[in-house]
Amino acid sequence: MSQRTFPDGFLWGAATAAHQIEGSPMADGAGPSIWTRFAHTPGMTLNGDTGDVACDHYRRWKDDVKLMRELGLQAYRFSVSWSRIHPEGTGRVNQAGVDFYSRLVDELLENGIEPLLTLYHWDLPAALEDRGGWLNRDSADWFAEYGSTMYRALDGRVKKWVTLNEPWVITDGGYLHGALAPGHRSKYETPIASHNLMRAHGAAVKAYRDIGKHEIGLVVNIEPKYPASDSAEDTAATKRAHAYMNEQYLDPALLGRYPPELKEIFGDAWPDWAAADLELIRQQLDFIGINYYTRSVTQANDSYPLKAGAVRQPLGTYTETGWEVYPKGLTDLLVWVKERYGDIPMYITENGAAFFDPPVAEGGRVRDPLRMDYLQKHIGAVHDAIQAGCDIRGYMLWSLLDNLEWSLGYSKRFGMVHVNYGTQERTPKDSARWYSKVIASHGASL
Ligand SMILES: N=[N+]=NCCCCNC(=O)[C@@H]1[C@H]2[C@H](O)[C@@H](O)[C@H](O)[C@@H](CO)[C@@H]12
Repeated sequence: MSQRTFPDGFLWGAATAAHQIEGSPMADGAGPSIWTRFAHTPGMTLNGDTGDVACDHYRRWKDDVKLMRELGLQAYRFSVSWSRIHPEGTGRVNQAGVDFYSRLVDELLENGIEPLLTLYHWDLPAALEDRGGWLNRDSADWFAEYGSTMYRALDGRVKKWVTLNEPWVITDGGYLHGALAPGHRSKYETPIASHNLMRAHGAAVKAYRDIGKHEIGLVVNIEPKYPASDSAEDTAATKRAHAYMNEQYLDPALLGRYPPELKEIFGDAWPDWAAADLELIRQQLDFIGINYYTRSVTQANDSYPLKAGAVRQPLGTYTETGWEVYPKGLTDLLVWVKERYGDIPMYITENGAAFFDPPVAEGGRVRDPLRMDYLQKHIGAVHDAIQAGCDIRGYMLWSLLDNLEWSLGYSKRFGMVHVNYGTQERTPKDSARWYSKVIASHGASL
């Protein structure tokens, strides 16, 4: 591979999320979140795993920042747990919660690491779920209030803000299929939750424009959908799947409209949304964050309500989470974003994979060649997209640490750093050492 040069200022980092790494969910005045409640509900997570301890980052944060510096990270994407800040979701501010993130940001900056802060990575305060959660139209105001608390506290030091992480997973997992908190299963609730999440995104961006002085964006998980055949059924199914995952959130956020396929998918469960709502949702953004994991070769099926699904590829390589390794899909996807939405700056805000990692060997090595291969090919795919004219400003590897993979508990390891959950010892895997060299060479050693 000829030497790849990345744009000046391209930011190399890693990503995590509060509930997946912090532990101590109720420490220092925090309130419970829907994930605290969900994980403590029998049968909701594998082995009954919870975020009560996780990677104990709430207590080990300083050593974790030291580890990030040793790895040479230039940026670190993390999320704030809303219920540490507003234990009841709105109103009273828990200063100890604000102070935790303020200290973390100061430590990152002192170590030359740029913070990218995600306001919402799935852990809604339980008190707000009790008031209807994302089904309540007031959620837009609740979220803008929480965002404003954080903007006032940190905007002088945090220069890149994200409103929501992956509204598609929040609603497809939490409201349609029930695999994620709050565990609802309703075709009728799903569009309402989606719409209110996007109204909340718009309200938080509007609030930022009054308070903040830097950049704010939205993070989506999107994946290219390729028809399994050229049949009319598979072509239509692919169009539905593409609209449902890839256009459902970017179209309202950037174009101020929903794709027409959503009415076809949800039928009588798709409300006629007010124009004023779409105006609120469509706010000027400074960037879009793309979380990429895999592609989907899509066929028509009888799945509810999408009537489309992925076809396993006989010659494909798959990760521990059953996702096909398909780097070219990332290039195709980034070019599609540019062509559909224009030259909006993009960050790869998550990319990585879970493979079966061997235990820590003598001398502290964790050999993870499959992850290194995955990362090398996907970072190469990012470069191909840059060469194709996409304005990509950075790459955040998912994830810094092995962590709590939501309902799958601790069974899947996405980290470039191994975590021994018994001792909390961190051990950089070969992929971390490799990534450090990629960063130091600004991509040239890829
Ligand atoms: N079929 N299929 N398609 C793959 C769909 C991927 C959807 N899951 C994500 O994007 C989540 C994102 C999340 O931010 C993080 O909190 C999760 O830990 C990672 C790993 O799961 C990813």
